[in-house]
Amino acid sequence: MSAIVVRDLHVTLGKAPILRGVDLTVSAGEWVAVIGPNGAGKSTLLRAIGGLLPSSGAVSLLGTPVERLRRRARARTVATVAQSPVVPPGMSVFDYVLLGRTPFVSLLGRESFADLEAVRALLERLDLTGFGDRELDTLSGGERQRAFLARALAQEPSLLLLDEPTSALDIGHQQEVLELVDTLRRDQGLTVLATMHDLSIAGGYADRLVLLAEGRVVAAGTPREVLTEEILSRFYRAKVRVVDGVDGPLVVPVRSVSADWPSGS
Ligand SMILES: Nc1ncnc2c1ncn2[C@@H]1O[C@H](COP(=O)(O)OP(=O)(O)OP(=O)(O)O)[C@@H](O)[C@H]1O
Repeated sequence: MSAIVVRDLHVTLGKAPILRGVDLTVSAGEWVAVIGPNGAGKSTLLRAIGGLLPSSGAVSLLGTPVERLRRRARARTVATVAQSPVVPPGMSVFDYVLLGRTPFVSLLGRESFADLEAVRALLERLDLTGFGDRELDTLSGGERQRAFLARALAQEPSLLLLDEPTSALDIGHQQEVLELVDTLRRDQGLTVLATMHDLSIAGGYADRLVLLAEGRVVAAGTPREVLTEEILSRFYRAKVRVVDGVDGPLVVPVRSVSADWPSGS
């Protein structure tokens, strides 16, 4: 079953066309990474798929056009972790993650014991136990990024849209967060669409990569098909070597001038 179907998606911001006819299909339980140079339209694509931006063309989530999903139903279907979410001033980490339970709380009701337990469990899984009472805006970048993911997972979504989910994380927490997302995918059939700048990591976790450039899909396929020296030099203007790694291709930047230059002069 297709979890996300995007057809001929166009988005204009200001007067500039940002997405110019994007087609994309993500199967249920699949992990697809959107890669591409700065300004290619990756974040815009995620926001449009999440129903957070006006667009033309078609986006359907689990078979329903996104514009037909009401706020509550949409929040139970899809959770988005933006690159820099708006942080409510003075809010504690626990209360922020609890916001993710809003779609489960009856309109005039209070959150249940199960909601509070779900938040505690997520804080533990994301290595944030002990941070619950801290104000969100006092956290480090990496701690905050884990809190954003915890809020999204508290929604128990079927689809998770992640915009650069590990950009602020050290290598240990990066691995922990990506493995957690992958475990949820395997155990609960979570579908993941994530923008990722680290191409080796993208290739190691995603089933498929979609390369966006200037608002269009210019390459799509398995990591081995997309992460080639030719494609990366063409669309990123980067000089790289691609070597075989344990979990997929590894993309290694190559310096144009030898690092020990001008030794011997
Ligand atoms: N409100 C806006 N008005 C005009 N242009 C905008 C607006 N918001 C974003 N843009 C432009 O849209 C383009 C795509 O932005 P987007 O954030 O989607 O790129 P991206 O691929 O996620 O980039 P990055 O890798 O740098 O995060 C950029 O050139 C950006 O400057």
